[in-house]
Amino acid sequence: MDDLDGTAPGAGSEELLEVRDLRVWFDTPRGLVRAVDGIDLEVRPGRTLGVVGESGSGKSVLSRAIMKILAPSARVLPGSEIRLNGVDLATVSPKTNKHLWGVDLSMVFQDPMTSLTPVLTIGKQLTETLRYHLDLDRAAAKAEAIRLLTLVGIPEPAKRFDQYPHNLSGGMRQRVTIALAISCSPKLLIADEPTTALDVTVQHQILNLLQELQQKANMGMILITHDLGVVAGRADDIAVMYAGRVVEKAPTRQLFSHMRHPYTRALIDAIPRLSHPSHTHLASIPGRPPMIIDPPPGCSFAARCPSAQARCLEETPALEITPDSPAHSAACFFPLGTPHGESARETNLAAGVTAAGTAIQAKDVI
Ligand SMILES: Nc1ncnc2c1ncn2[C@@H]1O[C@H](COP(=O)(O)OP(=O)(O)OP(=O)(O)O)[C@@H](O)[C@H]1O
Repeated sequence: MDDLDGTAPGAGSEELLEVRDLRVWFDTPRGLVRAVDGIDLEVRPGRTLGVVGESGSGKSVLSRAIMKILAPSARVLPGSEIRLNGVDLATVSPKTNKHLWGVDLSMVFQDPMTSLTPVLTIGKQLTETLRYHLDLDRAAAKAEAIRLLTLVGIPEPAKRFDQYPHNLSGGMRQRVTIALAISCSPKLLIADEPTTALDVTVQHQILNLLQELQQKANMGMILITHDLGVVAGRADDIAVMYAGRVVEKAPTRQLFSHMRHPYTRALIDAIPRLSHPSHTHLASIPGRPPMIIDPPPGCSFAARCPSAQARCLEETPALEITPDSPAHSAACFFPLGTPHGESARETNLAAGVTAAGTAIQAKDVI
């Protein structure tokens, strides 16, 4: 974790991953889906970037674009850049790409069965990957597979080596997929909602394991979640996504202490806290995410925003560096903590509206 100004292990070193103006659109019978619509991100070695947003905000499309495993119907628009260690992934040959996958870049999916083959033993799956990428002989690959299973906390690894995925619990299966994902020491690991399918205790264990492995290996990591609470104590930096865009990006502590975007504040208010009595209702975000098919002009959060003004319905705010720090940016015309942002919020609250008005809600929300 970093200091307030964002200085931490990895800070100051070269970017491992740089995403610039990434746009991924889908042509569908219902219209054009702008799933990712102009995203800029960076991850440094040894740092974890948390990517947070509600369902449909484009988190998975973003991670799939980085991994180059998008659905065939996806269109990556010209001008989009994804650079890993300075290499533009859009221009590498399919052969090089095959080698990047696993060795430079790796991913842990929500559902372990996405990465595991049900008809192959755990051992076979691990050793095949190790032999393909690292050119190990059979005995060395087996020894390395057992070492990896031990590293991710699988009890009786030699016995598990000969078992099939269905012989393991959900949590153990996710540990195996993590072993697979880190088997070739990737420089960047993307974990897309890696604990959604697991119960709460196991969720913590898996997240702790990922954090531990990331720190030991000085990997860059992108941890994707819809729950800001999950990344609060684990990510160095956080990017908040809304409707295919990043609306706020900052070192984690700064995001929590000086959030600028009203959507970030709403997400923070929705985190359960031990200090709140169990009967306390969590603040929920009124309204629903906007349609990303032919979206209306203006800020996509305007319909749900307690600070929204007429300008927010006409113009789209760009992600701009805040006065707090060069590492903190937000896309809002009336940012929290600024005199005009606070007065916009107070005017709306005094008028008894949680967004800019019911007319906006009816027009823009699905
Ligand atoms: N293959 C596809 N064809 C058309 N639209 C798609 C496709 N894949 C994703 N989308 C759309 O892109 C948008 C972003 O989807 P994405 O899966 O990235 O959201 P998400 O933030 O990961 O949501 P969740 O947390 O539910 O996984 C959604 O509106 C989704 O319907």
